[in-house]
Amino acid sequence: METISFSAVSSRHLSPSAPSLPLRIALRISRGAGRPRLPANSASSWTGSTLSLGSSPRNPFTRDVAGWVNSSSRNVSRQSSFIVRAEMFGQLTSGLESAWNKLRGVDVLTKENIAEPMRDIRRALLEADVSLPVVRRFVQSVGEQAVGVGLIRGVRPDQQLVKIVRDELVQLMGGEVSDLVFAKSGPTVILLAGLQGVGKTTVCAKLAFYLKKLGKSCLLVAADVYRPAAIDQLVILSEQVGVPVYTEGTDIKPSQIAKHGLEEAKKKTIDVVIVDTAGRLQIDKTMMDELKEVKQAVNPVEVLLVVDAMTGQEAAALVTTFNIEIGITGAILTKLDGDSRGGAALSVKEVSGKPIKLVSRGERLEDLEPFYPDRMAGRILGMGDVLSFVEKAQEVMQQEDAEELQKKIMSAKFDFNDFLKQTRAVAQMGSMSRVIGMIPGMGKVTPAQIREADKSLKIMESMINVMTPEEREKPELLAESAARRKRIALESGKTEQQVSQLVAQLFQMRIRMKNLMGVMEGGSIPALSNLEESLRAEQKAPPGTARRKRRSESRRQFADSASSRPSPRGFGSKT
Ligand SMILES: Nc1nc2c(ncn2[C@@H]2O[C@H](COP(=O)(O)OP(=O)(O)OP(=O)(O)O)[C@@H](O)[C@H]2O)c(=O)[nH]1
Repeated sequence: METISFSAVSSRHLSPSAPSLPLRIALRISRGAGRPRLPANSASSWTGSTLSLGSSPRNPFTRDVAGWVNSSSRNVSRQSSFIVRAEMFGQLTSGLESAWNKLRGVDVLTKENIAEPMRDIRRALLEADVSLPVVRRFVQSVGEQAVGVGLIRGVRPDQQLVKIVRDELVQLMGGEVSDLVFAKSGPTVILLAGLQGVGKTTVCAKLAFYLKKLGKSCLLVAADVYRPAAIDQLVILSEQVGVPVYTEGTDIKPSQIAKHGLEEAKKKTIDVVIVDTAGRLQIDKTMMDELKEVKQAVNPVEVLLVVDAMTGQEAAALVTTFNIEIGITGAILTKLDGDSRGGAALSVKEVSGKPIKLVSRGERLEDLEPFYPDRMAGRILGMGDVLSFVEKAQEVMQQEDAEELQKKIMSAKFDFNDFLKQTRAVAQMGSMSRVIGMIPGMGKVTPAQIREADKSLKIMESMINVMTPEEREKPELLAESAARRKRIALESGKTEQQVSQLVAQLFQMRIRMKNLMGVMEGGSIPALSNLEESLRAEQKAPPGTARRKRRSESRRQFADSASSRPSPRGFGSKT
């Protein structure tokens, strides 16, 4: 009988040092698994297609990520307290967090047990300066959904409430991103309006910078004739962006300047004309009339009201008034980097019916970006993209699967079907690169490493696909038979060595997973650090050493898992 040597195993493809990503997810969402308390200085590394997360005491960001990945996901509040806190709308974030905290340990959402969390949500929104009618509608809708839907499999009640709140926040902010509209032919005119000091003039330049990156040529038009400094400011900013500016001084009507500017743009076949208009301390009839005139003169595709996020629900009221008076297409929210509490972002669409199209988060030219309601909701909840990662994980790895997998690992019965399930779970979540991209702090993983991991998964899948059901369930059959391995190599178009690697890999994974599960159940720090140390030592050890060690581990594994059957032959033996 043929034997497989463990030295053939390449740890480059699938590191035995830690369970693969879906398994970690499975461990997290499995009710039985306790949260391992990682030592604060445990290592963080990327090895082949698996992630080994740890943290550095100097880097709170990676520490938070490690905390999240290793958390047992008992409740969302505990996860979120591990995760890097969103700076923006911090008060709102922690206000909402107290709502999830109150649901710790409940089995199902009821009218009674959500009453207090709903009060917390209401309070958090009001404190964030969201308008009262909006808060009322929001709380009512969340409350109805929370008790109206059954519990989703694999999702805890507190997580479910987070999801409902998040979806509702996204809807509140308009749902989809609202793109800028461009004219089908001729220059697109964008008219900017707004009160004094909200950031209109700087938005003109930022918008030109943004559009330039999209490949559009721009012309700025200085139609603020009341503040001569505004014209100078626009000229300086246009030079910084590298776009032309049209000025005619202050002795001519803004509507005329705008009209002449548009003619100039047509002559020069410029794509977008951005018109800066005068602001006032408050809304007055002269301003509105003037804006109407400019609008009539240049027939803009977009009329955008620039509003200061720090004015809270007042911003929403302004958008409403400007829309009624002159008809606008959307808003640009500025100073989101400031001490804004979130009221403006959350109220504008609901109150005025007009979307926020762009947001500005700083004074630099590059600080203007489209407004993404879903990302904003994620930030408000303080979970960033982690929330969508958890959702995807839950979609693909149901609670039963996780528990089933755990049982199999503990009884060392993890087979090729489980292996394949994990591989497919990764594929279902999108490519490895997308999954990793969702985890904050994983930026240091290089695209080459990601490509390598994706490739390895595909290779493994093709070999498992040609195995018989029996072979998948009993990897021992392959370990013991060179003929079977040869057939699989032939049918999958891979080499015999690759098949041998895969088989050996599976046995290694059994050992590693069992060890790790033991650590997670016991939550023992020394055990985990020992394990990590031994894994690191093994990776550094010369090939012969590792081979001998793995061989003896494998023998032990076989003895553990198959006490009722004859002692295994072939796998590491010399029969
Ligand atoms: N921190 C921060 N500052 C901003 C932002 N947008 C604009 N500002 C600052 O706000 C101040 C006013 O900006 P302007 O562009 O002059 O405002 P304006 O609306 O054109 O003002 P008027 O011409 O007087 O109507 C400037 O100091 C800008 O740098 C932002 O998103 N974040």
